[in-house]
Amino acid sequence: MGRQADEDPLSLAIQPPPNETPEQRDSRLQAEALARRISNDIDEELKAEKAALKKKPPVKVLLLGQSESGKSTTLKNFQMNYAKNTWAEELASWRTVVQLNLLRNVHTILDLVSSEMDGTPDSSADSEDETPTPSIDDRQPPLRFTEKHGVLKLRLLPLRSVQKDLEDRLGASSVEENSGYLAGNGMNTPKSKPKSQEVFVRSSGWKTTLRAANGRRSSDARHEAGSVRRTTEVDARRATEVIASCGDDIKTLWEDETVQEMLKRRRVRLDDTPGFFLADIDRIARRDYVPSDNDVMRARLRTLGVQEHKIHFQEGPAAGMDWIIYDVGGSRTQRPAWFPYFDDCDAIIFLAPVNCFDEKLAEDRRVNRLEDSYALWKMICSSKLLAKTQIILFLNKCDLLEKKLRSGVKVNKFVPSLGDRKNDAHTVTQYFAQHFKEIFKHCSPEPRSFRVHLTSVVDPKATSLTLQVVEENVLKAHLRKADLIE
Ligand SMILES: Nc1nc2c(ncn2[C@@H]2O[C@H](COP(=O)(O)OP(=O)(O)OP(=O)(O)O)[C@@H](O)[C@H]2O)c(=O)[nH]1
Ligand SMILES: [Mg+2]
Repeated sequence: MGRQADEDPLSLAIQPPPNETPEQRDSRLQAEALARRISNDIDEELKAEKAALKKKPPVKVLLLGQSESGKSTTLKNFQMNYAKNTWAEELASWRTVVQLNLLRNVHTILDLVSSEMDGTPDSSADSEDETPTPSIDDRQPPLRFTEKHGVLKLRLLPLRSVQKDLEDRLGASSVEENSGYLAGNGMNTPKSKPKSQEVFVRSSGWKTTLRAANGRRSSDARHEAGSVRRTTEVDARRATEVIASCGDDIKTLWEDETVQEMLKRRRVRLDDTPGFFLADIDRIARRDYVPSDNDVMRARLRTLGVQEHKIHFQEGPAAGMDWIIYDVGGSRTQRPAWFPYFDDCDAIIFLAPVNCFDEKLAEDRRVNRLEDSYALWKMICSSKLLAKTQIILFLNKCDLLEKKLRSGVKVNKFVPSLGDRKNDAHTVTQYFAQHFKEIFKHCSPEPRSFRVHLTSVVDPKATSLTLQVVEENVLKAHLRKADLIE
């Protein structure tokens, strides 16, 4: 044993020299005592810092804006950038949402095909919709739906019950509301339009539901949880299996010339709608499909109520801090639930989609979506409760604005005050930003800085850079509020 200790390189290195004088021994002992004191001091400092961090109240951020403005997608960007482990763990849970979105696309088409085959007229003269629609050439030859389409409809029939299963698994019975995504934008809906174009599911706890009820104590509860889990897994496998077996037919339906012509004539721009996945059918209709980051960004699941998400920042200026991000439902019926959260939040990220100047609210077809965003912004800016809160504006969906303008839509038809200004994305976003700024300056109870970002939050790379700026600004506001600086 003794020999082994003697040969240990560390023991050898710290051993006093063999011929040490008494003076040398004293000064060595003093140096060692000093080193120990410094080390203890550092330990104490680290402990104190850790305790201080623990005591620091979390940074609270509220995501606000109308429905489909991109709040939940912004939250996903926060999670992807700052809670990487959780993000990776949860990727698979999003499969159900992507599958549901895909089936929603399929059933939108099948319902339109059915109404064409039944001879239901096109509803371009929908009196509710004030949106000017380009005239349809009545001399166009009739659409030729054949037996092939009838067969496709039959073969895709099992997808109806799969959609129902997916809705059930996502946590609640679907809440039906008239969606704007076919209705706005100059697009026509069939007279016999399906009851629910968009499926609304209660997003609270759906990931947990999908993972099934774990951790309950009584044996009955465990048994029940076990059987829920088994049912969930069986349902999930069945959905994936049926979608995989229908993949080729779904593709045939989507690529069919008559279907494409029908969508064009009805001005249904399905590929610009939230949760469009038909173009990815080869990838999604696979038994081993796992959503990519990009799929999750594009997946659409409406938020109901107020969802609280805690993120522990591990790097960057906010390292060591907890942020609580509140993601809220944006439709009109959801908005009263926002107010209790105004009290002690550090910052608000307000999302206004800039592509929707020609669209109507899904929940009230008399209201233009851009006008609704202005009104909501005005209400937030004038709130006395929020007088000291930092408000950051995301003018979102810039990618869709560009696309819409490129397709020839004239903004001044819908926003006459734009006048003769250029009809390009830069000019239009600057014009909208100026309007938001004027409301902000005019309505804020106290002077504060106007911060605006032009965003397309489905683009994680660009959004990551925006979030870095947001992180620094929110942190400053938080520290200022906590009286730690200034
Ligand atoms: N192309 C594009 N799509 C976007 C953008 N932002 C959001 N989306 C999509 O729009 C849809 C709606 O976005 P959400 O983040 O769910 O909207 P929300 O504000 O949370 O809506 P509610 O929960 O109903 O209040 C999703 O399918 C997103 O992928 C964007 O900048 N560009
Ligand atoms: Mg949401």
